[in-house]
Amino acid sequence: MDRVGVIGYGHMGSMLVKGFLASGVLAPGEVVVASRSRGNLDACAAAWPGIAIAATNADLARRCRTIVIAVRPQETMGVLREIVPVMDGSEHLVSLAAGIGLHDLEEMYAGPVSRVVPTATSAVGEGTTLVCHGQWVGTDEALMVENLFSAVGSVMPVGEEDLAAATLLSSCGPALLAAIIGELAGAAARASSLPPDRALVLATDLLTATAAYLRETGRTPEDLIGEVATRGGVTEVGVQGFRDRLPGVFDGVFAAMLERYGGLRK
Ligand SMILES: NC(=O)c1ccc[n+]([C@@H]2O[C@H](COP(=O)([O-])OP(=O)(O)OC[C@H]3O[C@@H](n4cnc5c(N)ncnc54)[C@H](OP(=O)(O)O)[C@@H]3O)[C@@H](O)[C@H]2O)c1
Ligand code: PRO
Repeated sequence: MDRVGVIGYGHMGSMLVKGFLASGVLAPGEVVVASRSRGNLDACAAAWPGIAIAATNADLARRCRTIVIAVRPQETMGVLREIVPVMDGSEHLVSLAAGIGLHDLEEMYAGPVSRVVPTATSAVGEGTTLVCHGQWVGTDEALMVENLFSAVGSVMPVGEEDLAAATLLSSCGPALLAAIIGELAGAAARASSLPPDRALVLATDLLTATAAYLRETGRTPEDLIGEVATRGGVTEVGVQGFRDRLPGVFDGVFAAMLERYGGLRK
């Protein structure tokens, strides 16, 4: 395989390098990394003997056929300004930047461009990576990128018009669910003498068990509610409380996140 470059060795960049190498989809000699701080690059070189560290982003771009940009959205255009002048238009640019559209990316680089949205849970091979290919991406290039990212979970192609909402769900989602687990555990601890850490174990187990149940049985959330909520029992009070309050809370949260998403470029 031609070399794959990763620019930005932060949360996503380091997680992806680990996923690509640990899964065997890439060998260390097929990966080049560039990042801003020396400390991150030293940690990368120490963790992955044989990996190449580029002196600059442009140096990386000269050496790679696929270039994954894993810097923050606010830093993405600056990185593009550094690398595009040394690219010949055949390299496949893969942007992780939330909120930066294909149009903006293709205006900067007149070659194959894809937007890819992994998730923090990709670190354990779970969760969905969203992919959205630009107009100049050929079938082989699309398959190559989808195969690469399938090393860290499942891959779902999504139209760009739906990418924002899908990102909030699948990629911001782990943080949203983590916040909900924390609240559930906190409520149980406040209403009892259960230590918070034990309540958190129960809440975390609840989440994985519920996901496994829905996935393995194919039942819908509504089916499961019907199975759990004994008529006249306690669950129906809780479910009704959520139904009364949560749609407004969730719609408000999504609207606020979409507003931030739309302004991330700045
Ligand atoms: N976190 C998520 O769950 C997630 C999920 C999907 C998509 N994304 C997207 O992935 C991207 C990265 O997010 P993140 O959470 O990984 O951010 P992060 O932890 O802040 O990592 C960004 C990295 O970019 C490096 N960097 C900044 N400017 C650079 C430059 N000019 N040249 C080279 N490297 C540079 C920084 O390097 P140093 O630390 O070395 O200074 C930093 O480590 C964002 O665009 C985000 O929207 C994130
Ligand atoms: N993390 C990035 C953010 O919070 C994008 C999806 C998940 O902006």
